[in-house]
Amino acid sequence: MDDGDHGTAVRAWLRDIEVFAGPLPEFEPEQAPADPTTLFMSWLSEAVRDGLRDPHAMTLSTVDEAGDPDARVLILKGVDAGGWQFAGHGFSPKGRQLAVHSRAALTFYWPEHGRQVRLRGAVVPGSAEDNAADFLSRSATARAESLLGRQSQYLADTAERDEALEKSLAQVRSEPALVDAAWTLYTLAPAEVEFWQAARSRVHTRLRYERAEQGWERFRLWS
Ligand SMILES: Cc1cc2nc3c(=O)[nH]c(=O)nc-3n(C[C@H](O)[C@H](O)[C@H](O)COP(=O)(O)O)c2cc1C
Repeated sequence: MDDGDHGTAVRAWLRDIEVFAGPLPEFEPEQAPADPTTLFMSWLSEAVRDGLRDPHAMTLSTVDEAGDPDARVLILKGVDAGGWQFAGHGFSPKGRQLAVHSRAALTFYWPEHGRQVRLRGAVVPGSAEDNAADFLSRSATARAESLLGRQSQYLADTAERDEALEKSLAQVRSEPALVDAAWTLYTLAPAEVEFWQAARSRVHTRLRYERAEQGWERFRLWS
C-alpha cells in the first residue's frame, strides 16, 4: 500500500467510528442556573452517578514561554467560589509555564453523555498551607516521586530511577509530615465557561457563561 492509499484507508476507517452513540441526555439552556458552577456540578454528578470512568479527569492547556501551546490530562481537585482546582509540581513544564503565563484552559469530556465543558481564565497558586494539605493527601509513592522533582525530564536509566525512588520513599515513611515546597494546588478562576451537549441529530446545544461585572451573562452559540 502506498502512502496515499494508506492515508485514504485511515480516513475511511476513522470516518466509520461512531461518535455520540447515545442515548444522550437532554439539555435545556433556558432552564440553566444563573451560575456555571451549579450546572458544572450537576453534569459532573450525573457522570459519577452513571459510572463514567475518570469523570474528574480534564485537559489542562497552557502556553510556554515561546507562546507554543501544551496540554495534558489532570485530576480535578476541587470546585469552590474561587474556581476549579488542580495540583502539580511547580518545577514541571506545566508549573513553569504557569509561572510565566498564568492563564489556562480546562476541558472536560464525558463521552457517554456527549458532554464537553470548557473553561478559560487566570490561574493562581494556592497558599503554602493549601499546597501542603494537598501534598499530604497524596499516596506515599506519589509524594516520594514529587520530592525527586524530576517530572518530565529525560529518563535514561530505570535502575537509577528505582533507586532514587526507594530512597525518597524511605524518607517519606520516616518523616510523614515532610512537604515538597514546590507542590502546588492551583485554582483557575474562569472568565468563561462553555457547556456543550451533543445531539444524535447533530444539532448540538451550546451555552457559554461569560463573567460580568456582577454575576454571569449567558449566550447561546452556533454549533
Ligand atoms: C487521568 C490522568 C490523571 C492525571 N492527573 C495528574 C495530576 O493530578 N497532576 C499531575 O501533575 N499530573 C497528572 N497526570 C499526568 C499528566 O498528564 C502529565 O503527564 C504530567 O503532569 C507532566 O505534565 P507536564 O510535563 O506538562 O508538566 C495525570 C494523567 C492522567 C492520564
